[in-house]
Amino acid sequence: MIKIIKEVKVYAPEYLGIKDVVLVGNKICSIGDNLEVTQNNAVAVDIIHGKGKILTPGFIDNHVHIIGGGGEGGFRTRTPEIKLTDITTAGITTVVGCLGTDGITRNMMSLLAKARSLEEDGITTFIYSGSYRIPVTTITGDVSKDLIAIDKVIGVGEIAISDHRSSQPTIDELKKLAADARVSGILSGKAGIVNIHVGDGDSMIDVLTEIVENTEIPYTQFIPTHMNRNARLFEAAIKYAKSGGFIDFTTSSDPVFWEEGEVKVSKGLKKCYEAGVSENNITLSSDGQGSLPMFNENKEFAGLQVGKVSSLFEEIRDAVIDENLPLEKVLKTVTSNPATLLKLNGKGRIKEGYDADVVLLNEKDLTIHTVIAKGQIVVENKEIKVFGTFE
Ligand SMILES: CC(C)C[C@H](NC(=O)C[C@H](N)C(=O)O)C(=O)O
Ligand SMILES: [Zn+2]
Ligand SMILES: [Zn+2]
Repeated sequence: MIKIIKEVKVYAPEYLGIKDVVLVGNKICSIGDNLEVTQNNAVAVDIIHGKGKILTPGFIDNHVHIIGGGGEGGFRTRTPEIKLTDITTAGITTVVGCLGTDGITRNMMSLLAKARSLEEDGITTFIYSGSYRIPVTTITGDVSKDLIAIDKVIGVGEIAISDHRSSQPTIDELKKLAADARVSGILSGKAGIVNIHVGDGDSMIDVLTEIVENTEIPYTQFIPTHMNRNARLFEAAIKYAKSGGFIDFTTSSDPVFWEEGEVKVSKGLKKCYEAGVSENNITLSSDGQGSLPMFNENKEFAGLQVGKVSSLFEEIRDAVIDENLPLEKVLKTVTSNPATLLKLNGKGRIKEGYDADVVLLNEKDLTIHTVIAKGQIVVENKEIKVFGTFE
């Protein structure tokens, strides 16, 4: 199947102008002016009119509890697994699955099976080995073997620090884990990234700064997430990023969290850019299907909400519409930045030879019009075209 998207405004994420984009099979084949693909009797040609539309890379969500998470309020608060169409209708074509607080009843084999299920349904998936705690829960029994032997494993996470729910890891445990992830990443051509869950604790990301400053492990080994969860941590995030670190903001939220000091991502992006943080050092992730628990001052459970992958693009949209930030800048946070940091080859850019993961937005209201994953139209003109097996 050949698709040609005619006269569309292309954000690759940098703005390329009004172009024709040709997709052949699951690859981006060409980007140019006045391209022609003649109808023929061998291969179907699907012409998509791009006037009034914006074409972007498919969004990458680097932190999704694809088999569900939660449980912080007991068994009845375990959150549900994700559905394929939750992901595709959000414009997301690549997800990285993870475990969270509960790495005991939730396990790596289920995480891998769900990632494979979503891949069979048409999107691209990867996973982190592990959960909040160290020692890390793995598939093979060894973090390095997971990274080297299992294609979908690209790193470890979400490893919790500065949180009453963490395993209270020592700096040595974190150093060794990052070292193992780094070396096995190098040996397998992967990022070996360490996705760090940062809680509300006072020590924030001090341990990461100490590791980077006192060992040969670089900033690129870590992606600390939830860095917008409170105002103090947000300020530390800016400082860390300006020293060369990479920071990830969680888009799932609720107005009640904003009242309690969490920084709304669209506003946080504006503050980061104003503070001189490089647009290349910020990623967004949704924490979709993860729990958003609330604890009172005695650290007692006080209710929870469920993260939504749809929040990922909603914050991008708010950043452009409400904060007047340039689309080509904020779009990097869910396309080329995670693709680069997590070494997701062929992802996150509109470039010849890259995967045919594409989103078409309505230019007038920046809503999602069409989503193409690995060359297959999964959403067309807001209508779902591909459902998960049991949807
Ligand atoms: C950033 C805040 C609001 C949410 C954050 N979510 C997780 O870490 C995932 C969750 N614990 C799970 O295992 O499902 C949190 O709990 O601190
Ligand atoms: Zn977390
Ligand atoms: Zn999470």
